[in-house]
Formats: sequence, C-alpha cells, structure tokens
Amino acid sequence: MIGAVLAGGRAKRFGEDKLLFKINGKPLVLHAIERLESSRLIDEIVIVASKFNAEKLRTLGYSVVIDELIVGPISGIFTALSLGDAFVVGGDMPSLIPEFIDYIIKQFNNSGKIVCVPRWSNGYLEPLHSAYAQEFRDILGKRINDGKYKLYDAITSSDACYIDIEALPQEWQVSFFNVNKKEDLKDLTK
Ligand SMILES: Nc1nc2c(ncn2[C@@H]2O[C@H](COP(=O)(O)OP(=O)(O)OP(=O)(O)O)[C@@H](O)[C@H]2O)c(=O)[nH]1
Ligand SMILES: [Mg+2]
Repeated sequence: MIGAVLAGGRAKRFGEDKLLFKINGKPLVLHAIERLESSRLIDEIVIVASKFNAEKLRTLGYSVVIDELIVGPISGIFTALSLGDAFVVGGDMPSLIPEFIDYIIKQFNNSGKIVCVPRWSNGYLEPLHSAYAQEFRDILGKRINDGKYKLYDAITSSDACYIDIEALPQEWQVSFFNVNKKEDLKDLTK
C-alpha cells in the first residue's frame, strides 16, 4: 500500500509554508512522513505536491507527484490513486499513529470496499486518514469534472466501509491532529 501525503495546499490560515515549517528542528511534513513510513503495511511514500512547491519538497528525498488540478484534497487523492491503492494523510498531521493506520488498512483489505474511512458518531468523517482503492479514482475524476469537490459527498455516495472511531482506543484519536493555524503548534510540544 502506498502512503500518500497531501502537500498541495496554500496554508492560508497558517500564513506561511506550513509543511516546511520546522518543529523540533524538522519540517512538519517530515513528521507526518516518518510516522506513515513506520506503518507496517505501508511500503512506499509519495508526496502529492503542487507545481509551486514540488521542487522544495523533492529535497526531502521522497518521491513527489504533482497534483495538476489543486481543487482541494479530492484532487490530491485523485492524483495519488494513479499510482495504486493508497492510504492518504495530510502533510500537516504530525501525530499519526502507525498502529491505527495499519488497523484501517487491514479493515480495508478485509472489506473489499473501495474506501475505508474513520467516522465519528456525529457522522463526521476523517478522509485524510483513510484507505482508498485505485478503482475509486474514476469516481473522483468524474466528480471533479462536474465541479463536485466535496470528499464527504464522494465517499458517502459510494460503497464505503466506515470505522467507528469511538469504538477504538481513545489514544488513537490524536492521530487525526492537524496543524491549521500557528496557534495549533502549541498543542504539539511533545
Ligand atoms: N495535493 C493537494 N493537496 C492539498 C490540496 N489542498 C490541501 N491540500 C493538502 O491537504 C492537507 C490538508 O489541507 P488544509 O488543512 O486545508 O491545508 P491548506 O489548504 O494548505 O491550508 P488552508 O489554506 O489554510 O486551507 C494539507 O497538507 C494540504 O497541503 C490540493 O488541492 N491538492
Ligand atoms: Mg485548505
């Protein structure tokens, strides 16, 4: 399974390039990559960048593909799936829990569904912490063509497998943490 790290956003809320912003001396995106890499069921990492930041991200030494569409995470996933099945995360998720990722990939493999996504009891989904089959790419492509960019809608209108977050170890929930604003960094001093 490919580990795809979405990195094509403009970080408007953060106010500067958040993915290369150093936390404990290491770019934010590298924290996410290294966590994802230590999942046993992930065998290859790919960064899904934009044409604006691809060169900088290439210096990290991982393979980089360019999302030519940049219409939000949906186009990042669409781009990643050209390479195969993928577990997709945001590059701004430094607290990923490899064991949780492996758990989702196992569920995905056993379910035979085209997407396996964690779901909160209020119905909220975590699509940037989910496993996607390459077969889902055509569905995403059609939706993007129609100007339908909401991932939530793409997933819920498909035959997805849902993982009940509250039934799992509570310590795993930190895996969803993502940095949007500068002030989010203070939750990250560990
Ligand atoms: N490939 C790709 N990645 C994206 C796109 N939009 C967002 N991302 C990435 O997805 C992750 C989560 O997105 P956001 O939290 O909205 O980040 P962002 O868009 O850079 O930040 P804001 O401009 O503040 O919304 C980040 O790592 C982004 O770099 C996109 O259109 N294409
Ligand atoms: Mg955004």
